Amino acid sequence: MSSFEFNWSANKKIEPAKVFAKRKNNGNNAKIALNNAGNKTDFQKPVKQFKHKNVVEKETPINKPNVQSTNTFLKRNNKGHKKEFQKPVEQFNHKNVVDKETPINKPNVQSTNIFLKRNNEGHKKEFQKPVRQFQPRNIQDNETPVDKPYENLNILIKRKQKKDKLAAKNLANEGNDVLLPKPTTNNNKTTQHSLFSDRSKNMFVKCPKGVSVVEKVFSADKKFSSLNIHKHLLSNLEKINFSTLTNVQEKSIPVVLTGKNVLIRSQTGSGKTLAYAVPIVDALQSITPRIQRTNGVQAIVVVPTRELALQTHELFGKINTFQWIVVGHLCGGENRKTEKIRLKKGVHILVATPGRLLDHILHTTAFAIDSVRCLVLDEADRLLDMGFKKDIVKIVEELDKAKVNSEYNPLAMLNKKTEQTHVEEDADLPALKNVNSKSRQTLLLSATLTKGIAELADFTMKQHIYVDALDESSTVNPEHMVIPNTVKQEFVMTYVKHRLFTLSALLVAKAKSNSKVFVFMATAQMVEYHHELFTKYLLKMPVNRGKLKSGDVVLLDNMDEGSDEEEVAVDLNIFALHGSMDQNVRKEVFTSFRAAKKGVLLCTDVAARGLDVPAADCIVQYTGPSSDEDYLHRVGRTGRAGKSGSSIIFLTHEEQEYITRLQDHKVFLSEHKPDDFLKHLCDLMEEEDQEKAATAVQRRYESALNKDQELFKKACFAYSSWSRFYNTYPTKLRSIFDFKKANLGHYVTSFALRETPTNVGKIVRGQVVKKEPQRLNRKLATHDDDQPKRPPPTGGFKRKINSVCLTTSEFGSGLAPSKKKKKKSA
Ligand SMILES: Nc1ncnc2c1ncn2[C@@H]1O[C@H](COP(=O)(O)OP(=O)(O)OP(=O)(O)O)[C@@H](O)[C@H]1O
Repeated sequence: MSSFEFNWSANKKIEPAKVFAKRKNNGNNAKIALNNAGNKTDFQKPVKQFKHKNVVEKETPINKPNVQSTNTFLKRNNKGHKKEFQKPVEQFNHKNVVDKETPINKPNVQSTNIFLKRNNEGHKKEFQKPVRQFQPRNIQDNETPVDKPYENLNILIKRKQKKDKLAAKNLANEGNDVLLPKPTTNNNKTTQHSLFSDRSKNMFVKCPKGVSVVEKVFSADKKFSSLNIHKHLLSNLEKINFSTLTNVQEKSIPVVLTGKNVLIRSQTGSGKTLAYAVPIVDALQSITPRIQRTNGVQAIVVVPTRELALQTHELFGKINTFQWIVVGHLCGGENRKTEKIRLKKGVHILVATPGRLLDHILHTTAFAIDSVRCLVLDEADRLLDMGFKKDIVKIVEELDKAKVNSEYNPLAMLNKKTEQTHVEEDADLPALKNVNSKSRQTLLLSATLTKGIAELADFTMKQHIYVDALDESSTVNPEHMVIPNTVKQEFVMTYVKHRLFTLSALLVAKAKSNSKVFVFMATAQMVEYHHELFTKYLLKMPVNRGKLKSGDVVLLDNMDEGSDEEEVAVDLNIFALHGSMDQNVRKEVFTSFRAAKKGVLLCTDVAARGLDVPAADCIVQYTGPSSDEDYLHRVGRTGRAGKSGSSIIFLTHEEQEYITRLQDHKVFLSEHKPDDFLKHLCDLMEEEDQEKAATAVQRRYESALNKDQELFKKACFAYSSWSRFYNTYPTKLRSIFDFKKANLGHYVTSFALRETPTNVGKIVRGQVVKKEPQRLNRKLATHDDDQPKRPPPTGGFKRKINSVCLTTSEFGSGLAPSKKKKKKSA
């Protein structure tokens, strides 16, 4: 047997004789038909498997040498004669192709991809087999990989429509009577749901499960009566419903009463304020003879925010039944002169924010601090933020200096001669109980235990006792965040474009359940803008909103100015609180929100620390926290003193890594589906379809901005401040809240703006936006044609970004930085 025969039969398994028989019998691949001259002749059927892009479907007679044949070739038969062979079809089957063919004249040489064939002139020539064209993986054996003409059909149709529209417009411009195509209802439909087109985004959020660290608020039924405190103080505490000690109070008050330095850590809302307030009041009332105003400041309590200063001052006022003990407060934004007068008169317990306190220490001569025998640093972790460590360090240094000076002040020694004898007698008394004591007791309180706290403790207290409210059995790990277990912690994963109406829906839901809600936002500008937007356009709605529909979209923006009768649609009080507000307004807002039975407080982190609004039952973090501690403190505004509450953080898909990060701190969140909130928009908009209702709300906001230039400006500034905030995220969280990953176009939509991010930037900088305001999300704008376009702002908005606003700190003295050298005032 020749090698050729062997190869053929072994590899192809189709004998040439059989192929001939097949063709003769009009088998699969041959047929008899009339040729061009009208004679019956044998035709070769074009084999589909050979058809790729450029194959022309032409039937070729086999015996016509000058006509191309794709499927036959010459080869020696068993007897050694050259004969035409039918190529086994399977060879071209991409799956089973064996790239092996033996050229006729080179029987012993294997060629993988070349075969002989007659060319157009009838000569045998070597041809290249187009094997690779059959490569596409999923092509079926009998499939022809030709162009798919319908694939881009939609694009072509759209292009055609566009061209037609343009042509029609041109004709119309030339004065011809042409009907311009109107946006169809179908068009409306697509646009209406386009806000939800992202839903196809594959999203899988894994809710971590685990055991969080639990700290009990009330451990045992230990009462205040078990403490060795004055009976009047005790009865007063009971009168205001403080009879059982909280865990941290039970552990720390006895230690504080001994006069030692203490570092206290316990979770938010566990009653740390009373843990130092009760011992201070009790110590001061125990001094005999009674302390006078002239004795000066005995205790200073430093707190991070103005609201917290007011709140703490209020608590001292409540528990202090001893009329001769005077409590006062100093905080940024207040009238300095009034404060000076207050200090001059004499105060025993002074609650203050660090900036203003330092200001008075350095500049108010009437304010003597040499008598201070107790320093409390409440919310110490927050005090360390934003470089305020410097102020604290300076305050401590000044206090130390004042003590040393007083020791060497002969006049003071003379004045206090009689009392000094008294000191020797009561040398064992704790510092706070002894007016002439030269030592000072320092107390540090915090909900977290950070490295900074440890450093501050080392600096302010030479020796101290550490009190932790956790059970002795639980190991204290600084990495673990302890959050009251009565707070249900959730996240809501939203598409960026959905953020605004999801928040709106949440507020509507909370209004229905009579909740008291904190909504945390990144910047003061955001708070201002959302406050106005919601107050004007969410709480109030057009009376006939349900009927105002075109196609499937509720048209709230197409109403005539005169006819837009509105009604209160959501029964809710919305408050705004941030650091750039006037102090009087700020005070009023805080007091009103505390007193309100239900309501929403839109706020910056100014409200994140220490604020105690007992009925607050829900915390919303609309923008992520700047640090993990901020997360803890924000959540800590609810679930206070063992009460239950809930917290929801808004996260985008790009930010979902934050869930895992919290997990590392032993904080486990569960998911809250946005749909649970969105359904509330249906009632509000009188629209059955949730997506349509949400779209209608978004459109209401957008059109409001279109009409209301002031609000539009606020929106631009709010977006701009957000983008700066997001772009300068603290390093620790930057990989999660990553500006580079943020879709700014979508974020602009989440501020109800239809500008591009670049244009918003220009508007904020006061530059003229030359282009017609561009629609960011064309899909959203169904009312493009029937709505007057907003004229480009002429001259731009001249207001410059007030960077002072953005950096205004709660710790500051509240005074504008002055270049003049400050003189010491009397
Ligand atoms: N012994 C007590 N019995 C009942 N309620 C208490 C008791 N002690 C404090 N509370 C209440 O608990 C709430 C939280 O107290 P406080 O503000 O002192 O907590 P905190 O630990 O300082 O919180 P944060 O760390 O957030 O500042 C307040 O409403 C307070 O009235």
